[in-house]
Amino acid sequence: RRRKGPVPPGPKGWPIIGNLFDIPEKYPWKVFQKWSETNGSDMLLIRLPGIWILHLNTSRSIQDLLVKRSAIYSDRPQSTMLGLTGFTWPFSLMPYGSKWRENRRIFTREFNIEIVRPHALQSARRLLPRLLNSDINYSKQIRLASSDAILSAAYGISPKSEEDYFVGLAESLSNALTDCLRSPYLGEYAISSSTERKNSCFIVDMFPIIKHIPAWFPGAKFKHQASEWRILSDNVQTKAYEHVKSEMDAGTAVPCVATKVIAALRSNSLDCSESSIRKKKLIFVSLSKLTGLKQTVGAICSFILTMALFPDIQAKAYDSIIAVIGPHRLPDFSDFGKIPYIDAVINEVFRWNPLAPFGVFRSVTQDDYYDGYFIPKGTIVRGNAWAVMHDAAIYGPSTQNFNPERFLLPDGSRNKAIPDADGAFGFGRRRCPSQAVGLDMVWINVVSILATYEIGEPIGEDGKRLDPDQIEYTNSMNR
Ligand code: HEM
Repeated sequence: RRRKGPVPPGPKGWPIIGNLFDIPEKYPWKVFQKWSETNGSDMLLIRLPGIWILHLNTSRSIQDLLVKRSAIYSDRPQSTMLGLTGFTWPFSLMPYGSKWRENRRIFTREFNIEIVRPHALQSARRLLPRLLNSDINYSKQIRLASSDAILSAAYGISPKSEEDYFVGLAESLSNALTDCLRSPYLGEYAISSSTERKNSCFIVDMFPIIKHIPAWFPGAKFKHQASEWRILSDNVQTKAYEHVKSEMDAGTAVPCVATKVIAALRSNSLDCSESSIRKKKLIFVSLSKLTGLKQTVGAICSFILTMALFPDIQAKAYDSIIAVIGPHRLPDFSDFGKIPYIDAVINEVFRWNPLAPFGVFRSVTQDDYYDGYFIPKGTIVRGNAWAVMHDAAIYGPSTQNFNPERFLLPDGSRNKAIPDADGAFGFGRRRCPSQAVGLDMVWINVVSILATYEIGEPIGEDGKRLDPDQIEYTNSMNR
């Protein structure tokens, strides 16, 4: 790599291995923000063999690069292993360009809050009685509720249990992608200290040339894994589509995004470019990626954890709901936007511990300069959303504390001077296209659970009450 000027500051590192041993195992987003502050720069460069990862640790640098220069900061780095598995169809992983643009446009148009709200409401209602059973695994039930909302909105499929075929398919896909993308070569090294494959990656991502070796060759384990995932990839692309088509032929299909798109394809009312078989498939596979599932589940679980940790806030949140809906009915979307305390709690959940503190990996498509530093083409770039949302100049004092009141005025209405915790949804052209859908799903579950249950104290394995400082959040966009 030819340097055309000084590069952004970062730990000195070692010859060849660079900063391989400088990456902190826990909370790298906090550590990198501190190092940036110490260096007096908005940016921090981590160098690994063959790849540089640039961290943007302030709102200013994120706005200037990921937002204002998004024409060159919206690419996703590509992985050789991903190519071998066939997981190249989710537009969330596509390189920046016309194919990504068209997929994202169709996805945003078809998968909107009007479509999703009725399904989100029904899935939240179905969750409530399931939570009565004290033997159940709560986070699995929340996962089922979120799959229920997305699968029924997209395909009219309402899974009854975790054993449902389509829930299993979504779960297998999600786990396979997590494993496949868990590579420092994609900037994804900030993995839970408890996961097995932390900081590891497929050998083929380090040496792409070996993708040509035959499957029987010693060390070609990655090839067997890739063929297994290729079958999964094919199933995800075809099974839901075939299911909806046969339900429509039998006249039993539940109205959903898929029935609308298939009907439009059958009547030829989609514009020509969209109706080619290839693009028809893309519409479905974009939906079937279920990109937001883990994020939504993570947000609801994080909300439950905070309510358990802070019972006074939970009591206030309950009172704020009852003041609007009264004691005789369950909340629904007609109450959305009318309970500022709940909006503040949800904002604070996203702000306090964002689920993807570094967002999703990006890469820069041409050489660039910023603040006098040279940023070479191909550098992986990560916006530190955690740092932005812990900046006291934006969110007020004591940002390390969980305090929904920071979003409110003394009279309980929304304080417009404090921005929403939007950083949790990314920045620039690749920011989450489903922020409104995700917020709806989180909101309806939060108000439904609060209106009907009291969340008890968090008890650790030793039987003692857990304190907020004993709670450890893991990270990764793909967990
Ligand atoms: C409430 C929870 C959610 C959170 C916190 C969240 C967060 C994010 C973040 C941080 C990104 C990466 C943005 C970037 O590169 O800067 C992203 C991308 C994306 N999200 Fe979400 N998300 C949520 C819910 C959803 C839902 C419910 C869906 C759809 C079912 C969804 C679909 C997507 C897609 C398709 C992308 C990729 C966009 C692209 O590459 O152009 N998200 N999300």
